[in-house]
Amino acid sequence: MTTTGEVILRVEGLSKSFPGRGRGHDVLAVDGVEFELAAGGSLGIVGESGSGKTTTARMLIGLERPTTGRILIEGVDHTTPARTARQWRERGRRIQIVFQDPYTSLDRHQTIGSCLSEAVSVHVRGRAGEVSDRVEELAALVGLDDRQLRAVPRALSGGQRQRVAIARALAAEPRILILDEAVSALDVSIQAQILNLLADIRERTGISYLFISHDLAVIRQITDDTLVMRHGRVVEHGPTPRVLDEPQHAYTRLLRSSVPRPGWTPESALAALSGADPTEDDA
Ligand SMILES: Nc1ncnc2c1ncn2[C@@H]1O[C@H](COP(=O)(O)OP(=O)(O)OP(=O)(O)O)[C@@H](O)[C@H]1O
Repeated sequence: MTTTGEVILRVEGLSKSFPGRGRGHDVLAVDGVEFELAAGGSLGIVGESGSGKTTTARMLIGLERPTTGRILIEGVDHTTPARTARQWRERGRRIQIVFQDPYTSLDRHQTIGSCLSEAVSVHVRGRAGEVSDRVEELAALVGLDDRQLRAVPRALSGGQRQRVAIARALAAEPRILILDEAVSALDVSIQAQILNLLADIRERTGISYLFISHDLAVIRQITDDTLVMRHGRVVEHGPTPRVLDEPQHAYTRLLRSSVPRPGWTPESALAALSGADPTEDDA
């Protein structure tokens, strides 16, 4: 995928701390994160559970207010969550998110077609015909047929529901789509279909992806660049093949060696760490 060189998202010194429970210390979930996402690019964020990936995503989408730092989308400051419906819509036209399990966010009584019409209507203020044309376009883009548009969520498979979630996010024609463990719950073959679909959509629309995953094989397939987070900080950042094949940081080597591959043994994972201290915080 070629990019234009335009930076669509710039994150500067982003931090988020949550108050500790009772008399506990505050939790510094995200600590000084900085990165850029190129228009049409795809950036992966990897890291173990609790490393701050989702909190970063929630700040970008405006569900969480950063403690410090700045979020610039298309050069516009989006550090503070939207306050009005208009601001929310405007932000939605720039950035959308797809989570791991869309089932919980879909109305179980609403047909898929009506759910997509609703999402389109927020952004297309035109004739009813325009809305239904756009719903058809979106359904075609993600591979949903008429029967599925007439169905309610429980009648669909996990992969089909994830197509619905992607179509709903694309209704706003955002420049950036965040995918937070969006294929993690799917069978490998369905996962491959969704990844191909996402690659195809990026090719056709020039959308940019921020792809959060703990699965390095998925990251390799769908991203150009990868950043590795640990304890809220970025410990490594670079082109995906370099980060995955020649990791500079001991923690990235640890993540890599935790992925069972042909010939993998617990001993080989430990050997990968020999001479390296995964507790170091900077490469
Ligand atoms: N609302 C909150 N209040 C208090 N602590 C929080 C809150 N949200 C997240 N945290 C803490 O912030 C840290 C980072 O969590 P986050 O969910 O961002 O990590 P993650 O890398 O996305 O993990 P996972 O892969 O398990 O989703 C964790 O220690 C978590 O417990």
